[in-house]
Amino acid sequence: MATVNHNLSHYDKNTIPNAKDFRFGIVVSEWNDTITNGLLKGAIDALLDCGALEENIITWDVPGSFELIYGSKKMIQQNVDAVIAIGCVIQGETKHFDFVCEGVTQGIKDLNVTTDTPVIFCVLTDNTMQQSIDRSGGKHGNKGSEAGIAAIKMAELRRK
Ligand SMILES: Nc1c(NC[C@H](O)[C@H](O)[C@H](O)CO)[nH]c(=O)[nH]c1=O
Ligand SMILES: CC(=O)[C@@H](O)COP(=O)(O)O
Repeated sequence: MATVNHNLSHYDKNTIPNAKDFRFGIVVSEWNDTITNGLLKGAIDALLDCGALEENIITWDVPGSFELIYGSKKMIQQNVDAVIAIGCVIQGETKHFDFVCEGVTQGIKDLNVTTDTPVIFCVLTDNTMQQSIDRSGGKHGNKGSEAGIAAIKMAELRRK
């Protein structure tokens, strides 16, 4: 289902574990910070709405989405139950978009494979700024909310 047919901020609290006992790490790219800050708000709001404690949420900034890989690796060492990697990559004039998107995707995938801490992929890979606006609290909801809910569910799974 494409995002246009699915509001990213919708969730049913009855289907989500209480997050009060979980610790979360959030790593946020500074590139396109008006967007990433909106994603961060969505993630934190969802975590708190589902019972997470503010003191159990650690937030770090990194320069760009490519640095989410190393930042998430270091965040895992903070003994958190899940990490949320937040970025916004927008197509420019060159192929750099392709390499950043592929690199961060593969890097976060590798962390999920090689460590025992789930790293949630909250990286917008958009053609235009408007698409990013629409997905960070705009008409399609907030991918940060989606990521926060995913982090809770994966933190619960990790304890099985
Ligand atoms: N163009 C975007 C970037 N580029 C920067 C890279 O992520 C990285 O910081 C740089 O290559 C140094 O290693 N980053 C984004 O997050 N979004 C962009 O649109
Ligand atoms: C994703 C990027 O790195 C890109 O926005 C940079 O823009 P450009 O391809 O015009 O250098």
